[in-house]
Amino acid sequence: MESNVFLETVGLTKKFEETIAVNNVNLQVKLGEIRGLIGENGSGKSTVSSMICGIHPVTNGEMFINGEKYQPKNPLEARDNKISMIVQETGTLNQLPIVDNIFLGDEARFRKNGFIDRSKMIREAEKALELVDLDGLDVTKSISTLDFEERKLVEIARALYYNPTLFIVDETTTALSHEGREMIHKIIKKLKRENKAVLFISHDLPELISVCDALTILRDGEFITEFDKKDFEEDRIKQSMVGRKIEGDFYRSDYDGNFDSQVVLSVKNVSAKKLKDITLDLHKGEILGIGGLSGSGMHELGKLMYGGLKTTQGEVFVYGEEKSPFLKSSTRNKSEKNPKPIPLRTIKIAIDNKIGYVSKDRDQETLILDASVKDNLAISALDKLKKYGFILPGSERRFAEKQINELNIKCRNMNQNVRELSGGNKQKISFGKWIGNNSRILILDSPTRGVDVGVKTTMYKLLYDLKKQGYSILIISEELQELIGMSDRILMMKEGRINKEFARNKNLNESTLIDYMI
Ligand SMILES: Nc1ncnc2c1ncn2[C@@H]1O[C@H](COP(=O)(O)OP(=O)(O)OP(=O)(O)O)[C@@H](O)[C@H]1O
Repeated sequence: MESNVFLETVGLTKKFEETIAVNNVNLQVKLGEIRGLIGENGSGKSTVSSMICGIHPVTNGEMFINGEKYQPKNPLEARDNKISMIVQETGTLNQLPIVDNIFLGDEARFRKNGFIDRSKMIREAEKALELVDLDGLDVTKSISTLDFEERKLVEIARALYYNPTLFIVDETTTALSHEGREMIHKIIKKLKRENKAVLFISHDLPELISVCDALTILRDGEFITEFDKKDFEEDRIKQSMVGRKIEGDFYRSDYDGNFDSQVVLSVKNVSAKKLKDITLDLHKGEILGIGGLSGSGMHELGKLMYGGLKTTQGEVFVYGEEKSPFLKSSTRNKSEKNPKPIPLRTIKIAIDNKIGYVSKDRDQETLILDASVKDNLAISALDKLKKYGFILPGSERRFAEKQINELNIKCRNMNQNVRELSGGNKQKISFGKWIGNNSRILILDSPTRGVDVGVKTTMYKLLYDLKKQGYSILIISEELQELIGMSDRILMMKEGRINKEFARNKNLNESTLIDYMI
């Protein structure tokens, strides 16, 4: 073994009942190296890192640290061996204060004369947060007062506080905004300079290519190949990831940016949490992109347009369909020329008016983790699947089957619990549940977060098809390329306000948009 190898796995294997998630993987992570781990959704990346971090026991194979056998029983043991990880989903506990989230399981370090020295714990928590520029937070407040990105930053702070020799980042950057991403890149480059090791999991290939020194490719749980920086070539990497050539357009290729003049959802002079005097219209057949920094209010805007945020000023209106128990919704839609505005004040009103919402925080706000794939997919389509008041099991199954095939959702079968799926496959479900269920307005917050390149292409195509069928789609995204590639119009937000509007345009580029968000 080379002397600068910090962690080595030999024949690493993990089985979850009949699923072989990781099969015979040999991997080395060296000191002073940023190693990327890449593969399609469900290819085993998180499972490999979870075994390294003591979250899952190894089924077969061995791990070594500095050449010595390493068998962590839990994440605390991994941390004692100088390994820290940021997990893909929220790794914090909502009911606890920030400070307790940071030192969970390690309170003993603050014990003095049999008591926990709470003020020291608070001071140390504040110090940890300075590592991620989260100064000035009241760490005694519940972590649930923080937004998704801030909670991610707390996790990063917690990992860094323990001064890891191996820092594992599992698909975190796509959960962060532009500035959050830059911070994490800075952090891992600094660790490299300090001769530490980094294992970096991401679906953003350009990001991996720019940040990593080497890449390991997994497919269906198996090691496929590795690349050194000098051999990085996007197409070759993609090909070895999916086992076939990926070609074709990622985004839609037209530039006309046309949509119907009919307004379906309208925000009038609304102020609410983080939002100041917002006015906008969403039209029939429009893809409206919303961009900005994470604190700009764009995620709150998504919640607002789904009836999930209380306003302090102004009103949101959805232009509904005339309610008639005798007409099918499609017939109502056509017969209704001038739909009436309905104040959109609750999520129930949003659902009744066929608005679908994918939250950025999918595990807590969009999915029911302990329910099956089928139930999660079908829950928003129950209306459509009902006849004479009963849900038809056959149509429920066919509905789920269609989404599973279309989005290539990797699961054992449709009765498997969603909790057991890989992150990207969960994301496909939170997206799929709104497709084909008769929603006419889709509010999608970071819809392609954590999904692999092949599925992204499918999702973009689906969204474009839906637009052409007259769906109205709001895409909130940290990925500016995605906004440029898909939107008919883009609104850039800054400090709670809409700062600039762009029409679809061939010459639009990221740096133009960035100028209006910072
Ligand atoms: N707790 C579990 N129980 C059963 N199966 C699981 C469990 N965790 C993961 N799996 C399965 O193991 C396989 C690998 O999943 P893993 O999360 O490692 O993939 P991944 O490469 O990280 O995917 P993604 O890019 O979507 O995050 C998947 O088929 C997944 O459903």
